Amino acid sequence: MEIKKIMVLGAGQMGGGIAQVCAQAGYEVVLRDVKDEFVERGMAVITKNLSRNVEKGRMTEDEKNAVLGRMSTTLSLEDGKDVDIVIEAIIEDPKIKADTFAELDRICPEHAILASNTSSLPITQIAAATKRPEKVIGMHFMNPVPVMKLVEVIRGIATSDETYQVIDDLSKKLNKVPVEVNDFPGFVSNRILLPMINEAVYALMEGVGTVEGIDTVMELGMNHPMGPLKLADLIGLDTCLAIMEVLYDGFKDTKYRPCPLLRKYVTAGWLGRKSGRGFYTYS
Ligand SMILES: CC(=O)CC(=O)SCCNC(=O)CCNC(=O)[C@H](O)C(C)(C)COP(=O)(O)OP(=O)(O)OC[C@H]1O[C@@H](n2cnc3c(N)ncnc32)[C@H](O)[C@@H]1OP(=O)(O)O
Ligand SMILES: NC(=O)C1=CN([C@@H]2O[C@H](COP(=O)(O)OP(=O)(O)OC[C@H]3O[C@@H](n4cnc5c(N)ncnc54)[C@H](O)[C@@H]3O)[C@@H](O)[C@H]2O)C=CC1
Repeated sequence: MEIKKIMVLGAGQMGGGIAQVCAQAGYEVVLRDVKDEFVERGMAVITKNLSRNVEKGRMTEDEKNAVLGRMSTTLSLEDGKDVDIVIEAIIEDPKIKADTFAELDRICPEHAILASNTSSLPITQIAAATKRPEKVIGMHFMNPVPVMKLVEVIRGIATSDETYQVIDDLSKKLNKVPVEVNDFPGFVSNRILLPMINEAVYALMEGVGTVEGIDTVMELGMNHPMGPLKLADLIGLDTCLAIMEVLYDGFKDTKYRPCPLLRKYVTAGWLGRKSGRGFYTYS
């Protein structure tokens, strides 16, 4: 299948990064969010990232402009009518994702593949909202997208081999390394990462260490590039909580119970970097 045009849904931290790497790889990209200010914010971050590449000599000004020239923005899902692939990166809410996939199924051409960047929601369940479950797949990028090499490619129960191959090839064209995984709660990445982050929040809640102390232990003691609380702030505490809920519901095992302090921060609107405050404060 020849891919020309890709629609990316959600111009937040993941959608913006995904749109950027797709346009850098030469694809025509349409980026959709629900409000003008959100698409504008997404495009501003992309433009800043590309300008840094120019400053660092990794790209010319002309190349930057060509990348931006391949991108357009929209508020309308109907603009999915002529795309080959959709990569969905909207908020981690099963109902909103299911409704969006049902709409995409109605709008997009028959050959189009519908991929989700969900962190943890079952691909099989998202696919069931469509009449083309064989063309629905998980394409899970890591944050920050322009930097991180991994794409976890998740097969739902009905995902076809052909769909898998197209997404595996696309990931490589985006200069990423795809890894195939099956559709189980949290896949591989977040089944392992999020319990560690959740445990760090428990350690904080129980007074075992301070925010800085816990992060320093993991940075200097385990050579993690970022401590777990700093990483939680990068991911977004709402997303971290949503993933823990999926693990807890999916396995019905108390070892995955979300830490009450994590829930308290989310209830307070302290979502990490994106809201200006999480375990740390950001200006
Ligand atoms: C929740 C999920 O479903 C799955 C997930 O994504 S889990 C999260 C996975 N991600 C991680 O674990 C990230 C862990 N952290 C890291 O790897 C590193 O701290 C980091 C790459 C984020 C930053 O690296 P660093 O060396 O500490 O800082 P810094 O020197 O500022 O950045 C390194 C490079 O990354 C770039 N970078 C950092 N953040 C960036 C961003 N948000 N967007 C684009 N580029 C970014 C910087 O510009 C810099 O590029 P140059 O080499 O051109 O200068
Ligand atoms: N934050 C992270 O580290 C990672 C997140 N993910 C997943 O990526 C998805 C997005 O996460 P983030 O970018 O972090 O969230 P974010 O909160 O930064 O961005 C979400 C964006 O989606 C938009 N949106 C909401 N409903 C929409 C709709 N119906 N149509 C189009 N846009 C809509 C919001 O306005 C917002 O701009 C989630 O599914 C999340 O689980 C995956 C990998 C890593």
